[in-house]
Amino acid sequence: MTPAPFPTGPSQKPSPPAAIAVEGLDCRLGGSLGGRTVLHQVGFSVPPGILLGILGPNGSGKTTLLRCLAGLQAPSAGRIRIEGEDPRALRPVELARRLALQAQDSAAALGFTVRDVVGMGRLAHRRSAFAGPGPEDRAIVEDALARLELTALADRPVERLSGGERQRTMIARALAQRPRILLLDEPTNHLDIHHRFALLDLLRGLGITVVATLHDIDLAARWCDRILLMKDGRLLSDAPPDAALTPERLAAVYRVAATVDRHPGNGRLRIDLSPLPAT
Ligand SMILES: Nc1ncnc2c1ncn2[C@@H]1O[C@H](COP(=O)(O)OP(=O)(O)OP(=O)(O)O)[C@@H](O)[C@H]1O
Repeated sequence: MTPAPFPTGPSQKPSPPAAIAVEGLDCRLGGSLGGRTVLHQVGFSVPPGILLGILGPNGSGKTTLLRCLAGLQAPSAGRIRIEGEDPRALRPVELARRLALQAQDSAAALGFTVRDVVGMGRLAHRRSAFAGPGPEDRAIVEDALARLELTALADRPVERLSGGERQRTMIARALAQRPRILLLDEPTNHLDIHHRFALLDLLRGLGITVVATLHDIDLAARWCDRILLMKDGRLLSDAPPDAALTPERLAAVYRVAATVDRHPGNGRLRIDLSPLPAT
């Protein structure tokens, strides 16, 4: 007799593991002498496939948080898991196959062309340190160049690029790495409005987990699935844009007066910001 199958239903399905899980994270920078704690008890969890924005004023800890997620900075307390693993316990090549970081104003390798630099994103996927790029590597590099509208610039040395072109090159390199998690530190820096929109459209369409620090509140409201709002190294809110970007929160975090409503036609959040009146 065939045994009855175990009942299965939505309640029986295990929920997918978080792409990123952070608990009780403290981070101290600057060494033991004169150092200071710049992240305090930060905790959040990111399901796979969403676009998460990290917003907050200068110095609020956004870059430090990304560096901790990327395993570049050791937490002084708490726990970080990338697909269930401690990023600092993984071999660098194993971490690089899961996660790519585009750092703020990453130094592009001078003397190399745009195509060379984007090709560096493939290094973690090589079978050995001596293997050259294969046809798949080349196809992935050309795809990343095309997605960032860099094909026409592919043979140009990076030192002869504009700031925005260099920024797009570093993002293309991170994409060529084909990570499952992409960490981007102010990716819209230097980009004109067309390339800002194109980049955020691209990021949303990738279907991977993307975490991006952003200073543009409108862009964050329009494209992010969820927003972490940070101030003074603390996480003040972790919510979808309409719940995160309230006038009260924006006043508390950025010291600005905000009116927030929805466009009557397309329903998108509209945020109008001005300085707080002098008291
Ligand atoms: N090596 C360091 N030693 C001590 N403090 C540091 C060090 N690096 C950064 N900090 C401080 O840590 C705090 C957080 O910096 P972080 O770069 O994470 O902020 P941020 O939110 O990314 O800022 P921004 O929007 O200006 O890029 C800041 O007060 C900064 O001055």
